[in-house]
Order: sequence, then C-alpha cells, then structure tokens
Amino acid sequence: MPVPSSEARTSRRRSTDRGRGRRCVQSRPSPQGLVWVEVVRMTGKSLLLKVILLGDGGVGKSSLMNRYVTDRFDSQSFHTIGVEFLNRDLEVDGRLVTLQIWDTAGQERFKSLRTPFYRGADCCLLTFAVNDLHSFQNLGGWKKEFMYYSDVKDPEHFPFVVLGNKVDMDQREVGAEEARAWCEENGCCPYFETSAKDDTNVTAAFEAAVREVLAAEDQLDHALLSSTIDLHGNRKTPRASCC
Ligand SMILES: Nc1nc2c(ncn2[C@@H]2O[C@H](COP(=O)(O)OP(=O)(O)OP(=O)(O)O)[C@@H](O)[C@H]2O)c(=O)[nH]1
Repeated sequence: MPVPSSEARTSRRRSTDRGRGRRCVQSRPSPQGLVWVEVVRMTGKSLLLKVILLGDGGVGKSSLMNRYVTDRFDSQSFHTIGVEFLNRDLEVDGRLVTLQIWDTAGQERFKSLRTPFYRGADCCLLTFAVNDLHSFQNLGGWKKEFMYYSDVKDPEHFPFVVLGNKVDMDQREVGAEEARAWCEENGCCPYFETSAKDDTNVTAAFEAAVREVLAAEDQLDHALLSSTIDLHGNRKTPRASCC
C-alpha cells in the first residue's frame, strides 16, 4: 500500500492518541463498595473530532472542505488521490472543538488508499451532487463501505450527515424531497443542500456534524454514568434494593 503523506501520518497518530487522551474512563468503587462509577475526563481545552467526507469522485468533497477551512473555491480542482485532511477550530453550543476533516478520493481505483483511514471517525458526511443522479444512487454503497472498514462499535447510533452539493447548478437530477426521503429511510440523518462554489450551507453542514457527534457522545456518557460495571468490565444492571 502506498505510504500516506506525512501530514496524513501525523494525523493518524494524533487521532489514535486522541482515543486514549480525550476520554480516560476509570472505574472506581463507591463508598458502599457495591456500585462502580465511571469517570470520563477531557484532556486539553478542545475536543478533537474526526469527520470524514465520502462520495463519488467529482461531487465536491475537496471543494467543501476547502471552502469551510480556507474560504476558497477552485473551479479547476484535481481529483484527490488517497486522503487529505485539514483542521479547523470552532465553538459549537459553548464547546470548543477542533474539527479534523478528512477528504477522501471518490474514484473506485483509489479504494484501497482511502479505506484504511475510516477507523476512528466520529462522523461521516455522505456527499452527492444534486446534478448527478448516479452519485445519489451510490450513497447506500458509500455507507456500506464506511461501516465495513470503520469498525464502528455501535453501528445503529453512528452519526451520518448527508450533503447534496452543487445546488448552484441549474440541471438538477435529485430533488430535495427525494434526498430527505433517503435520509429518513436510512436512519434519519440530517440533510443539507450545499454549494461549495457560492458557500451555501457549508458552515451549517459541518456544524451539524459536530452537533450530531456531541449529541451521540452525551447519550453515551449518560448511559455509562447510569450503568454499573464489575471489576472485569462486565456491565451489571443496578439492583432495585440491597440484600
Ligand atoms: N458549480 C459547482 N461546482 C462545484 C461545486 N463543488 C465542486 N465543484 C466543482 O466540481 C469539480 C469536482 O470537485 P472536487 O471538490 O474536486 O470533487 P471531489 O468530490 O473531491 O472529487 P474526488 O477528489 O475525485 O473524489 C471541480 O471542478 C469543482 O470546482 C459546487 O458547489 N458548485
């Protein structure tokens, strides 16, 4: 397999570190010695979230990332080979977040270069172009590919956001209602109609991805705090009464 760029390698290392550093889960006995509580720690001031852009070649993934991070649009952009990433800091609902956006190559011939980078993603942005029906019909395939290679622990609750890009173009082949219906059938993920070219909804879409992740994490933290575990990490249902 070709070696990823040094930037990509650095990021991979960091995203692994993040897995260890961001959430240190400790088990401690309660004063009664019966119940175990979990303490979730945040390290550093900002939460590092990895989001990944997937979709057919040419739908505008790189352009969306570049518009959001550098506020530029290139009408002659090249196909991505493998993966690239950019970071942007932002504040969402009072929480500081470093968003690490991974842009992947949509062309089939680069599949083996992109799939190793799916692991550790916190959210997946499934992207199509509204003037390209085929790219919309392929969304299910992209979701499947992501689920297969990302090794997500809780597939049912993993956050996805769907982006219908190039809404600035006249020749539309996919309607907003059709796209929303797909989202509804595929787990109610939020849908955004975007244009990297004229900067329509780009910020809103990335912020929605962050909100989806934070909501999923809050749910998980809540579940962890209200459950109990024994010394070997096996969950136990709390007993209704002592003795
Ligand atoms: N009109 C219009 N053109 C866009 C938009 N977004 C991207 N493009 C153009 O579409 C072409 C492909 O854009 P990319 O961002 O390279 O697409 P990609 O999905 O990253 O493609 P791969 O790297 O092959 O996976 C480029 O010529 C862009 O300028 C948009 O919102 N509107």
